[in-house]
Amino acid sequence: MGAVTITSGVTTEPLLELDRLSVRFALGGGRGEVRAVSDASLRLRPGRVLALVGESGCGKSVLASALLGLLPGNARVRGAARLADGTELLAAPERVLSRRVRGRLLGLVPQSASTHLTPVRTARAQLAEVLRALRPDSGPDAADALAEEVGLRPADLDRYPHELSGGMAQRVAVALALAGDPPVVLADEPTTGLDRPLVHRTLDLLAAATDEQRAVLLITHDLAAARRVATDVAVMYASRIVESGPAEEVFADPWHPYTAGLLGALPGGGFRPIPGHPPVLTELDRLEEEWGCAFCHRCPDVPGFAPCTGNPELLDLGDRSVAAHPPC
Ligand SMILES: Nc1ncnc2c1ncn2[C@@H]1O[C@H](COP(=O)(O)OP(=O)(O)OP(=O)(O)O)[C@@H](O)[C@H]1O
Ligand code: NI
Repeated sequence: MGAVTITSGVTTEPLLELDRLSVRFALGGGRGEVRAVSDASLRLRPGRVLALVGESGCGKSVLASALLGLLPGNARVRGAARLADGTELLAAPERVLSRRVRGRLLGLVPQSASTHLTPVRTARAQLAEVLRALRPDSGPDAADALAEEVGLRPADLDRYPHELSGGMAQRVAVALALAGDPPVVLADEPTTGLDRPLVHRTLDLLAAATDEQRAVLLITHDLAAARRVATDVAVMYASRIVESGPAEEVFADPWHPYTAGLLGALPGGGFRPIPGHPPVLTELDRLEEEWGCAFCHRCPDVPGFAPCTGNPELLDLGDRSVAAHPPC
């Protein structure tokens, strides 16, 4: 896979590159394996917000946990995930992940800011502690500067988590994720439980955090959220990325029937949810072997239960890629 792309004369190395990342969980007791992530390949370039979207349970969070080295013991991981400095995340020992990667090279914006923060200490105390650990040479004004960067007043930092509104807590969480100045920010459902205006402000904040040195991987099942800020999108279905490309192009002209189905379920798309449910992940190997792809039984383009001759492998077609899915 070519790691360097020339875009209008500017060379942009990916800050994060996934090459056929796969994760399986052994269930034990003869109950088989959960195939949670299958051959996921992605490139995250500086200045970009890449949204990884897909229904609940399709493997988005497992992919994030694999990058952070936070998978449970029954997980088996394959493939590669490289950072720009050459760190191979999947092979790195916990010592390297905890000392050099988490917070410094990979910042994490958690799903729920309020449960992420320690209730008995002020936001300032928590931010100062993280700054001391990640940026020991930072001056006394660093916390205030970070607060300002995420749209908080310095005085807000002197509150305890229960004194912060949901939006303020989420801003503190973003500030904590940015404290180590990481080139890659991973945000897993960062807007869960927030109302729409707050969803928008949090997303805009993440988009604003991207620059020539930084990119965001935004994990969400909220397609409207992805649409608002993503420059690139990867659509995941039943453990596989089935389509990816520049967000504007994918949203305007989806190639995979699953992407089209997700868009059709949005208010602007007519509120038509995709019928049926994703397959059980322990059945994926058998399904793909028998049917070609795992979306057939929900696919509007495949009449009845005729197996489709789709190839679940992602085909690279220039800027965009799609899992071939004839006759769609
Ligand atoms: N330790 C584990 N053992 C077995 N299966 C697991 C384990 N952890 C996760 N899974 C399964 O992996 C699949 C993918 O889960 P994941 O949390 O990545 O979904 P998701 O796309 O993030 O969904 P959501 O939008 O709900 O967060 C699920 O079917 C889940 O049950
Ligand atoms: Ni199909």
